[in-house]
Amino acid sequence: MSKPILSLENIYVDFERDGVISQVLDNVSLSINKGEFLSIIGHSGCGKSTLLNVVAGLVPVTLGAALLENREITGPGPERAVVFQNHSLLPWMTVYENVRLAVAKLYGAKENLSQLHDRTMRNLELVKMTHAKDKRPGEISGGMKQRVGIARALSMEPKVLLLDEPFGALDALTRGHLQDTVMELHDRIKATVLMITHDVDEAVLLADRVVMMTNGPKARIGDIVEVKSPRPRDRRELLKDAHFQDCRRRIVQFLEQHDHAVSVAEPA
Ligand SMILES: Nc1ncnc2c1ncn2[C@@H]1O[C@H](COP(=O)(O)OP(=O)(O)OP(=O)(O)O)[C@@H](O)[C@H]1O
Repeated sequence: MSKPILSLENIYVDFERDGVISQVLDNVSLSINKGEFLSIIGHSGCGKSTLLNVVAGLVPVTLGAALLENREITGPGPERAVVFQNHSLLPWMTVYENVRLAVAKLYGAKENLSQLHDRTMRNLELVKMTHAKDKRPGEISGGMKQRVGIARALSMEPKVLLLDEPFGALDALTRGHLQDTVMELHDRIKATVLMITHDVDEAVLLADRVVMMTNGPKARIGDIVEVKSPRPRDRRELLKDAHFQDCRRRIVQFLEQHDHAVSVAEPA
C-alpha cells in the first residue's frame, strides 16, 4: 500500500464568471497511494468538490497537474468513477438495467451476454442489492439507490473511486450501514478511494488519512491526519480507542479554528 497512484501537483483552480475571477484552489499538492482511503473535509464552499472534479477530469486546472499513474488527467475516464450525493440513476430502468448499462458501455464489445450478465450481478452482489434487481429507482429507498450508484461505479472496475458526499442525504442508520458496506468493499477489492464528507466521525472511521482543507477562497490543504486504527474497524470499538478519539479531536479543532478565522474576518 505504498505506491502512489494519484498525484496532485501544485494545483491552482480559478473560475471566471462575468469577468470576475474566483481563485478556489491555491497550490494543492497531494500524493495518494494505491489502495489508500482518503477523506477530504473542510467547510462548505471551500473547494472540496472542485478538487474531486479535477481528479474526475470534469474541472480543468488553471495551473499544476493531476496525474493518474504518471499520466496527466485531461478529461473524464472510466478508470475514475464518481458517486455523487444525489444518486443519478435512470428512473425508467430497473436496478439491474442501470448497472448493466454501465457494464455494456465498457465491456459490451469484449464480452458475451452471459459474461455481461455475470459482471452486472457480481457488482449488485457486492452492494447486497440482487434482491431488488427488478425494481425501479422510484420503488427503492435513498440508501438502496446509493448502493446501486456504488455498484454502477464499481462495475467500471475503476482505479480510483471518487465519492462526493455519498451518504449526505441519508438518515443516520442507513448511513451507518452504507459506511460499513464501503469499508467492506475497500477491504475486499483494495480500491483507492477519495471521499468528501462533512462528517468528522465518518471521515475518521473510513479513512487512512483525513485531508483538511482551509476555507476558501484560495483554499489549500491545511493539515492531514493519519488514522492508524487497524482494519477491519468497528464503530463501537473505535469509540473506546484513544488514537481514534485523538484523530477526531484534531479534526474538530482544525474546523473550529477555521470557522473562527472566517467569523473574525467578516465585517461586523
Ligand atoms: N463551475 C464553477 N464556476 C464558478 N464558480 C464555481 C464553479 N464550481 C464551483 N465554484 C465555486 O467554487 C467554490 C468552491 O465550490 P465547491 O463546490 O468546490 O466547494 P465544496 O467545498 O465542495 O462545497 P460544499 O461543501 O458546500 O459542497 C464555491 O465558491 C463555488 O461557488
